[in-house]
Formats: sequence, structure tokens, C-alpha cells
Amino acid sequence: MTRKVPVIDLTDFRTGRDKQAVVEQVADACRSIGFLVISGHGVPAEMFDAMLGVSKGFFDLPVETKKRAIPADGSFRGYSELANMSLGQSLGDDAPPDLREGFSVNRVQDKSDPYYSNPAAGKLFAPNVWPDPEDVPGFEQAFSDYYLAMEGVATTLMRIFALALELPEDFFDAKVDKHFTNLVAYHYPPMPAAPKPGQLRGGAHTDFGSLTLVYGHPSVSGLQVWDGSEWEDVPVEPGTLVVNLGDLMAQWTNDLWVSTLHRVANPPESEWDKARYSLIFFHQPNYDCVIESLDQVNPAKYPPTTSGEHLRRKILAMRVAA
Ligand SMILES: O=C(O)CCC(=O)C(=O)O
Ligand SMILES: [Fe+2]
Repeated sequence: MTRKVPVIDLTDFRTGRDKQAVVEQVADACRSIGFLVISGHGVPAEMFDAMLGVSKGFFDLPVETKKRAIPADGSFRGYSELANMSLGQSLGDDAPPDLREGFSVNRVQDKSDPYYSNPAAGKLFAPNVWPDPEDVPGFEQAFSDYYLAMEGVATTLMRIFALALELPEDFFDAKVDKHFTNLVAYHYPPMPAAPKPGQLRGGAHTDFGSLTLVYGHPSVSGLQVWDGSEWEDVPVEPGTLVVNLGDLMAQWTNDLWVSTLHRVANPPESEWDKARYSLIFFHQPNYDCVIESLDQVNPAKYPPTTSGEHLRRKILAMRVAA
């Protein structure tokens, strides 16, 4: 069976004109392929442009300058160097490191509530690390604005998801209101030589959280999903966001919805000189949110876990041994 990634306009949900029509299209995509492309999300083009601009500005810096944004506490913040992680390893494959470097930030909102400093949270709320504003003016502002805009889109989608699962619209609200989402800008640099056998820009994996928002046009070409029989290119449309389900939605729905295998393919050799950028919001519910099957009929396929525990396990598996 070939399953296609649909493009869905959220406008009628956001305006309230025809919520159910949008809910049904989303439900269908979540059941069949676990990927959709959304338009009508309300995020202005300037915000994407600003994020891409500061991200390029950062990645263009000399590597010694970039390394100043590596946190001393080993938390998943700031700069991560080229090829120091392997997405394929998160599924237990012996995959070579991914050909990319990244910059991560977590919550930009106020974290004075004791929830965020509870020892149970470990390093999940470690402080953000920012580049020197002299090196990349406007970086922190662009990332912070974008983070809040994506939070808004994710909240809307979780409400659509609740309705698509025939739950009250606000079912997920209290499970994601203290989310610990990582926003990561990735740079896939030009490839000066042939990659190692099996080495990709991003190895095949599923995502770990509830949903992922990937900035679409023009940076997204190369993203491919496994449609059950072959790798399919995710549609590239100006101004859209790609949404994919993560493992936690599959676990919550007892595999009614799919956390689909995807990867970032290498470009053809004629395009090895081209860089690729992506902006990714890995929406991750509250760390203490228990994820257990909502299926009232069939036995649960996964033991209950928490959002924090699932992520911790996956990140550890991805680190490439030094
Ligand atoms: O860079 C991309 O477009 C996707 C990367 C990805 O799937 C991931 O990091 O989880
Ligand atoms: Fe992914």
C-alpha cells in the first residue's frame, strides 16, 4: 500500500468555520502515514526568514567560535558539533554519525515555578546557552519568538488530535502546558567527499515526542518517509510546516496512529556542494506526564512510561562514542 503525505489547510479550524472538516483530514493522515504538511498555521513568513538568517549567521562562524556555545554541563543546549550524533542508533542500528551540526534551545519562558527545578527533572530544564550577540545579532530574539510561535501551533494541533481521537478538545492541554520542547536549527553542510557507506545527512528513525514541526520550504527537500514499501519525498510547499507524529502519540493511541520512520537523504552527487537547513520543534509533553494506552478495547502494546523517561533513553542511545 502506498500512503501519501497530505497537505492540510488549518484555517477552517483556527477560525472555527469548519473545525470538523480539518479534524477528519488530520485523523486520516495520523492513522495512515503519521505525516502531514500544514498551511494556514498563522506563522508569518518573516519569522521563518529571521530564524533562517540567524541560524546561517551562526553556522558560518569559525568552529572555534561556535564551540564557545557548548554548555559545560553536557546538557542538550547550544551548539552540537558536526557528526556527533546518529539518529539511526536511536533504533538500535549500528549507523554512522549524521552529517549535520545543530543549535538547540529549550523553554524560553519563565521557569521560576518549582516544577522546573524539581530534582526529578534532572537537566531537562538546564539554562539555554546563546552565542555572543556581537557574533550573531538578533539570535536570541529570533529563536525566542519562533519558539513561542511554534508552541502556539503545537497547542492547536494537540487540540485537533484530541478531537480526532474523539476526546474532549482540551484533553492534552494539561499534559503539555509545561512541555520541554527542544527547538533545533540544523545545518547539513556541503559534502566535500563521498559519505561513508550507510552514512546519511540524517539516519532513519522515528521521533521521540508527541509531534514534530519541521520548517518546510525551501529547506526541507531531502526529508523522506517510509510509506510501507519505499522512501517517499515529503512534499515541499512554500510557507508550510511539516508535522510528524512521534513515539508518544503511537503509544497513547496503542498504534492506531503511526510514528513513521523517516530520514534525511543525501542529495545527488551534482548537489553535494549545496547546504541544507532545517528548523525543528520537537514537541515533548510535560516530563512527568504518564503515557499509557487510551485504547479501551485492545490490550496495551507498550508499558506505561513518562515523557521524560522516554526522551532520556532515546537521547542516550543517539550519542556517538568519542
Ligand atoms: O532536518 C530535517 O528535515 C529532519 C530531521 C529529523 O527528522 C530529526 O532530526 O528528527
Ligand atoms: Fe525526525
